[in-house]
Order: sequence, then C-alpha cells, then structure tokens
Amino acid sequence: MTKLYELYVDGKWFGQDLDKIDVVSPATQEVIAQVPKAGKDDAVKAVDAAEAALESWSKLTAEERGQYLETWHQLIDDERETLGKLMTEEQGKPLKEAIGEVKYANGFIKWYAEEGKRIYGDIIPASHPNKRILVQKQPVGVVSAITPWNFPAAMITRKVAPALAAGCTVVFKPATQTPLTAIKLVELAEKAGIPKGVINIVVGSSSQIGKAWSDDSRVRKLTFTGSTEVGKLLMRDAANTMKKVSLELGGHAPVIVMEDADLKKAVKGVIQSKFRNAGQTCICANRVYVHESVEQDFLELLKEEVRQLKVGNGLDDGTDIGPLIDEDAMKKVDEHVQDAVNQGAKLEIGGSKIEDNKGFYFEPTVLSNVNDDMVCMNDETFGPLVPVTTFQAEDEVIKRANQTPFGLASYVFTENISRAFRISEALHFGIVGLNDGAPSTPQAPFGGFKESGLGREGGYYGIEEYLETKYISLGL
Ligand SMILES: NC(=O)C1=CN([C@@H]2O[C@H](COP(=O)(O)OP(=O)(O)OC[C@H]3O[C@@H](n4cnc5c(N)ncnc54)[C@H](OP(=O)(O)O)[C@@H]3O)[C@@H](O)[C@H]2O)C=CC1
Ligand SMILES: O=C(O)CCCC(=O)O
Repeated sequence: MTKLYELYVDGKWFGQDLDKIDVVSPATQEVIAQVPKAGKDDAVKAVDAAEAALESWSKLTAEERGQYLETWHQLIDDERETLGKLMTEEQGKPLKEAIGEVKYANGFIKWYAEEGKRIYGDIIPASHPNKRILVQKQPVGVVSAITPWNFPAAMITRKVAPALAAGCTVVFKPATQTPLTAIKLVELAEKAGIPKGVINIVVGSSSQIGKAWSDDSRVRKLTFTGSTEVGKLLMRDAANTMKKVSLELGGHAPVIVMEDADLKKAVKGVIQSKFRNAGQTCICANRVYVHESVEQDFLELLKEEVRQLKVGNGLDDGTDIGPLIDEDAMKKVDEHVQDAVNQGAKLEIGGSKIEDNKGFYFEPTVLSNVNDDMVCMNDETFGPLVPVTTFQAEDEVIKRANQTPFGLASYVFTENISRAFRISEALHFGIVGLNDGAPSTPQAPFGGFKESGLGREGGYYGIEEYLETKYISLGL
C-alpha cells in the first residue's frame, strides 16, 4: 500500500481526511507516496498556530533557541542517509549528491544555531547631552516560506533556520513534487522538541496557500525560492500588507574562460556547476564564453570529461546525472538544443533524450559555434546543456555576460589576479565563482541582482532578513 505522509500544524499531524496528491519518482514514474492536499483553511490554521507560538518562542534566549536547533541538527545528521535516499526517490538526484545536500542543508541549521547569539544592537552617540540613541534588532514575526523541488532540504533549512534563530515562527510549503524530505525534516524538528506552532508545514494548492499567506497581515515576512514569474506575483501580493520580502529567483549564469585560464580548472568548474542536479540549479553555468585562442583545447578537455558522466537512476551506484524532474523540463532542454542546432550550432557531444528509460533522462550535451541570439543564450535551460561561444576581448565578454535581466551567479576563470578582480567587479551578479564552480556554502551570502531576486540567504546577511530594526530614543 502507498504510504501517506501527513502534514503538521500546531504540533499535530493531520490530513487523513483530505484529498491526496501522488508523489511520483522522476526516475521510474511510479507513485512512491501520497500527501494530503491542503487548501486555504489549513493555510490559515497554520498562521493561527505560528501567531500563537510567536510570543513564547521570541522570548526564549538566543541560546535556548540555538539549543533546539543544535538538537535538530544532530537528529538530521543521524538520519542523513535515510533523508538522502528519500530525496533521491522523490527528486531524482544521485544518492551521493542527495546525501551531500542533506549535509549542506544541515550546515545552515548549525550555522544559525550559533549566529542567533550574535544579533547585536547599537548605541549611537547623540547630538544632545541628555539623550541616548539605542538600536535593537527584533524578530520580524510570523514568516511564510515557499520552496522549489530542486533542493528539497537546503532551500527549507536556509529559510527556516535563520527565521527560528531570530525568534520568528514559520509556516511553509514545499514544492508539490518533493514534499517528503520536507515532511521528514519536520518530523525531526518535532523530535528535537521544537515547541508546537513554531514550525508548520502544509502541501497542496499552491495558489490557495500562497494567497492565504499573502493576504494575511499576521504574516510579516515572505521568503520564496522558485521561478521569477511566481516571485513577481508573490511580491505584488505581499505589497498589500507591506511584508518584508526575500526572493531567490531564476538565473542565467555566464562562465568566462580567459586565455590565461588554467583550462583543467575551468573544465572542472563547468562540470561541477553545470551537471550538479542534472543542471537544475539556479546557479548552474548556463552559457560559456571561451577566449577564441583556447576554444579548441577547452572543448577537447570538456568533452573528455563529459564522455565519462554516467546518466541513470540516482539510486544506482556510479550515477553522475539523474533524471530531469518532469516531461516539461525535458522538453525545454530539447527545445534549447534544437533551436541552437537549427541556427547552426555544432553538436559536440550528446543532444538527445534517452528514450529507453521510463524517467526523463537527457544526455549531457555540449554545443559549440553558438551565438548570442539563440534561446539557450538568453533563457535558463535548467538541464544538462553547455552552449559554448567565443570572444576576443575582456570588455566585449563582460558586456555580453551582463546582457541579461538576471543577475544571480557568474563564473570567471583566469590566472591573472588584476584581471580576476577587474572582471569580478564589473559583473552585475550577486555571486562570482572565481576559479570556483561550487561557491555555495552556509556562511556566504547567496542571492541575486536584478530579476534574480531580493535579499540574501546564508551567513550573517541571512539572519538580517528575519529582523526588524527598532530605534529607542531615551531622554534622561
Ligand atoms: N531559483 C530556483 O532555484 C528555481 C528556479 N526555477 C525556475 O523556474 C522554472 C519553473 O519551475 P517551477 O517548479 O514551476 O517553479 P515555481 O516558481 O512554479 O515553483 C516554486 C514554488 O512556488 C510554488 N508556487 C507556484 N505557483 C504559486 C503561486 N501562484 N502561489 C504560491 N506559490 C506558488 C510551487 O508550488 P507547487 O510545487 O505546488 O507548484 C513551488 O513550491 C524552472 O524551470 C526554473 O527555470 C525552478 C525551481 C527553483
Ligand atoms: O537552485 C537554487 O535555487 C538552489 C541553489 C543551490 C545552492 O545553494 O547552490
């Protein structure tokens, strides 16, 4: 019998009597579990619970809240293999990557268990002898979090952990395609003794749940990771009650390989950045600009590495690239490849769907002779495609890299220190991987410029998003 996972609001598991949603393995298309389908009423009840829990949770000391987070961290660490397997089953990424994500996700909990103790205020010298100017940071209040399917654990912990550490309570909705890891994380939060109402999870109609939270003036902060389209919609709705908003949206990351780059390092960076999670990451390399003098050497090295990547079910040993999340995702990659090839791009390796599997598998693909008008050079592919084009001059490539409404991650490979700084500073992106294809880490600020979003997650920057600044003017 298919296992039914329940939802959790106000310290109670519920949902047996609701309609059900099937959770489908992207590797096999089999139904692996079911979750209840919550709607508006459940979303409102979640806010009722979070609001009721807010006062007592926010009044705990940062050390007490940190202790709950430490216990949660330990329980997740003990279960990292179980969580990793569940994640692979529902999301598709290879098991070693899934376990890596659990560790990464847990790193945010550990970091914020500590960082909550360092929410400092200020005393500012006054202009009047009988006045004192005090500045205090306070939790923003109830937080609503909406997360995507591509990182079923990390996108949750990097929102929930700083919110909890700051003294906020949380209502959250994971993606319908990947709710199981999220529910398991909440089970462990309950086991860690986190009081009822502090964390509440619902899954179901995203528009009903999102709207209920947007319209509710008790929710003081919205944090979202997902598509730019939905991010804009949520921001517009949040304006009605003037919520604080953090948005981590789409990217379109350029990779710049200069003529003085260490090409082995550059290829390793592209492989790390591009093929993680089958290319379904908002910081994935999406377009590669290689100096014309090193293009052939770069392509040869890249193809050598890509040839060795094994595509398959993420649960199988040795799999490097799992299935894409669904048919639409596969169609998008195929369309990007076809568009480029029809306009004269050269297929260096890959280029096809893998038809003899039940899941949505696509070959790791490299295209050369690509130009800036092709769809793949303007739109996030979210799949295992590396389009390679050439450039002649530094100014030219900076201009082309910045020619996008997105501004999340970018990558530069060069062994020249002055050039490295010059280019990093000229790129209009929130993240620059300088000779580094894997910049994500819990202590660093993750987030984008322009239409890639607002706010930062990670490090001390990430906890600021859950705080209000209060100024107390004291007359002596
Ligand atoms: N920045 C990033 O990390 C991500 C970027 N993307 C980009 O977005 C594209 C589309 O992916 P997709 O999964 O559809 O992204 P979405 O933005 O649709 O989904 C992200 C989250 O938002 C929820 N959601 C969707 N519509 C609403 C709504 N009206 N109100 C409230 N919540 C809503 C989803 O719920 P539900 O699952 O129930 O639909 C999910 O929890 C990808 O191809 C990729 O380009 C996608 C995922 C992550
Ligand atoms: O695609 C995303 O939004 C998640 C980014 C993963 C990371 O933290 O590196």
